[in-house]
Amino acid sequence: MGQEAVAANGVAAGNKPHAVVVPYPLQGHVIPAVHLALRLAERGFAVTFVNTESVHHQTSRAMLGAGAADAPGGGGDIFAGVRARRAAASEPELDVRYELVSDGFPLGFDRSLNHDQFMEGILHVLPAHVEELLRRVVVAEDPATTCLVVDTFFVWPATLARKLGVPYVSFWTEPAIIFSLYYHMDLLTKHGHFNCGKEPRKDTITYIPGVPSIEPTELMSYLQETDTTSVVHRIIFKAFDEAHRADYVLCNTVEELEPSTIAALRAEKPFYAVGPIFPAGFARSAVATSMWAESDCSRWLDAQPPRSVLYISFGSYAHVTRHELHEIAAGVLASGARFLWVLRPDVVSSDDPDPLPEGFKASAAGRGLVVPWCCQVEVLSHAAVGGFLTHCGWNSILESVWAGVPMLCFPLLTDQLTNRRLVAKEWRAGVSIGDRGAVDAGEVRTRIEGVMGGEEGVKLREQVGKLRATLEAAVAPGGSSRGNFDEFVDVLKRRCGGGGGQ
Ligand SMILES: O=c1ccn([C@@H]2O[C@H](COP(=O)(O)OP(=O)(O)O[C@H]3O[C@H](CO)[C@@H](O)[C@H](O)[C@H]3O)[C@@H](O)[C@H]2O)c(=O)[nH]1
Repeated sequence: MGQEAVAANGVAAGNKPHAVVVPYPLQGHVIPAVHLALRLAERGFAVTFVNTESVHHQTSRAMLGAGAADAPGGGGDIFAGVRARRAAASEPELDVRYELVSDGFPLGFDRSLNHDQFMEGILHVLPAHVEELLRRVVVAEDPATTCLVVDTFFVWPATLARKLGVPYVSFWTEPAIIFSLYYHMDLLTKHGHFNCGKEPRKDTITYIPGVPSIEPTELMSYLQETDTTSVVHRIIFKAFDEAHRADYVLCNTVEELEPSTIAALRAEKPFYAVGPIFPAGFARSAVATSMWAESDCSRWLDAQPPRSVLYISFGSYAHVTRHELHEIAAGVLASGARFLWVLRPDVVSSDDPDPLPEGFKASAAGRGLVVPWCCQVEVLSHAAVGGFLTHCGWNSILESVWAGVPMLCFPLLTDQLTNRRLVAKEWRAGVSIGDRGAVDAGEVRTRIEGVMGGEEGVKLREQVGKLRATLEAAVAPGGSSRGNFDEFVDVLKRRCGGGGGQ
């Protein structure tokens, strides 16, 4: 490279390796991508983090209040907080640049209410905006020192990386088993379990490399559907076509949690289990990542006895029906447990902002708190929390294990169904409260009582404790995730290291 590039933050890039990190524009993907980006920067990479204007706007609004974010240039750079924190601690500045692209829709467009239209934009419009940006960013740097670190769900990264002449690192934010099942969709089709033009087989699946056996009902929701023409199916088919051509795969899982699946994937391509990827210190992040304003629950939690509170959240993306919500609400009330319930404003639909049963809040007064969003890692770490009723999003599972909190599983869609199998069947770190549609207040009550007060809770907590020790060991010096990340960084630096990396 002839001239030394200078980042917007004034840091000279030199010929450091340069990672362009592109997260999928959903909360559960942006959070681990931000923390992966910081880890890469800490290891001497110049990082360009590419956010959509929409996610940026929403996180800035949540952090600063609507007024500030709506102002021209409002909200600035989500990494500004990290810079300030590091400067205050006299730590060296990280070279993280921040770029925004349009996802094709106006900022005010309700992406939750118009899900399929939003997904069509991700499939057809966002790629063009990202390509335009990357041509500028990669050319301004040096293709020889650059790599793309892109969420696996994108539909173009291998193709684009080839065009730009840079490596494609596929970043997978779900467990390895999910990657493997999508990666081997051809086998599922060949054996008649998925997308085979007739009623799929219902017997146990035993032929996926590294997955000794799995029931069809434990597959991801999209692999259980018979209409495979939806926009999400089209995204998955294309994304995994691209994933087959990834140069490296980074996965937010831990080798000891899924050893046989990971070993089998390693036989296919360089696959690095580097999780769990969390905010530093498992504490509120200095980077604005929450897409809704966080309510401070600490005072309320401080006033509750140890392990007495059931934390309830269904993540950022999936919706529940009113009926499901009412059955769960009745079960929670009947259990008598204290609870902290995150009820996202669109959890049923943006059109239905107050979906709890009439009188619920009054009946729960004194022992329950309902908030629209919170800092989940802080809540899970609080001594008052004794159980987590979760939709089984992968980040939530990792966070719950790290905090030592047993789970009550209510998966809604996508990987969550398979994730429940890991939690409840393989690890025995949680229990199911029933399936979608069939969830019943009586069963919910019994399950809550078992986990929060009974013998079952003691056993589950013991299991979660063992898993937590496994995770801690994986990220400690000599641990598998730490070693895998070191190896990945070495490999990537050899490939596009330039001369300035550490
Ligand atoms: O009040 C809340 C609720 C959630 N979170 C955070 O938001 C993230 C939620 O992620 P996750 O639990 O994985 O759920 P989703 O938001 O539903 O994530 C999507 O992305 C995940 C990773 O790809 C998938 O496993 C899920 O199925 C998919 O729905 C976690 O880091 C939580 O700590 C908060 O900070 N505050």
